[in-house]
Amino acid sequence: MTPTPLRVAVLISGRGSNLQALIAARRSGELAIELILVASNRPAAEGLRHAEAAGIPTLVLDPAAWPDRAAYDAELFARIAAAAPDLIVLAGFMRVLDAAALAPWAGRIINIHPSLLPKYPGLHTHKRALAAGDALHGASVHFVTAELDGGPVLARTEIAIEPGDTPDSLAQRLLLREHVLLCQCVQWLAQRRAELRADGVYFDGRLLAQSLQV
Ligand SMILES: Nc1nc2c(c(=O)[nH]1)N[C@@H](CN(C=O)c1ccc(C(=O)N[C@@H](CCC(=O)O)C(=O)O)cc1)CN2
Ligand SMILES: NCC(=O)N[C@@H]1O[C@H](COP(=O)([O-])[O-])[C@@H](O)[C@H]1O
Repeated sequence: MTPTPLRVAVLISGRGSNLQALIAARRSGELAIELILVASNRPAAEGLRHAEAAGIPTLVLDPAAWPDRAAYDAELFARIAAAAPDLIVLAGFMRVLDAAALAPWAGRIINIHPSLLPKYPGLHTHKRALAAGDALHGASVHFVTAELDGGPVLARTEIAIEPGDTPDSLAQRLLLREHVLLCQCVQWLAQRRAELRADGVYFDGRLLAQSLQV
């Protein structure tokens, strides 16, 4: 039986190319999802324009209007909850989220991160991989927990670091793979093939010993 389309809310802070990839995959029929909301902490986020063009409701909440991170995150997630998503996708959302706000969403919020986790959680991942002299780089989709970029990884995609690569050239080459990785992970979640349980990530009913490769 075909599962009901997954109701997906996407959180962005900037360009929104990963969001665009989800919009395109939804439009082509590749993804059986409903994009029900795009929210951003930045009013000027370019990705909001993509959402508007696709007829997706948007929400902008400027942190400057809240006294602290916990209050902001509580309001942000209360408004997201009002849209009743099945899944929240962080796609270039550039704020560390408060543990209390995240708690009710365990297993229902994922993030795409530009490194081969557990290497390089946080920011400036391309620069750090180059500085370390790594031969491989990549991106990871993980379930979001209070530990920054420390949640269980569902899948990763790898690229070779090439001679002469800069942080920008690496980011640009990786971004195309990110789009594929994120769409594949959202599809597995929409098909109800992947899920987070107390003891780890399950795929087709089996506990994953290691993350999937895309
Ligand atoms: N509690 C969690 N919050 C977030 C997670 C997570 O796994 N747990 N993933 C991140 C996404 N992310 C990397 O993938 C990330 C985003 C933002 C930051 C960060 O240091 N942000 C600064 C502000 C930076 C800026 O405004 O440019 C901050 O919030 O103080 C690190 C990693 C999303 N949140
Ligand atoms: N720590 C979070 C982080 O750095 N996320 C990264 O921000 C970019 C957003 O691009 P986009 O706005 O074009 O999707 C992507 O490369 C994503 O992996």
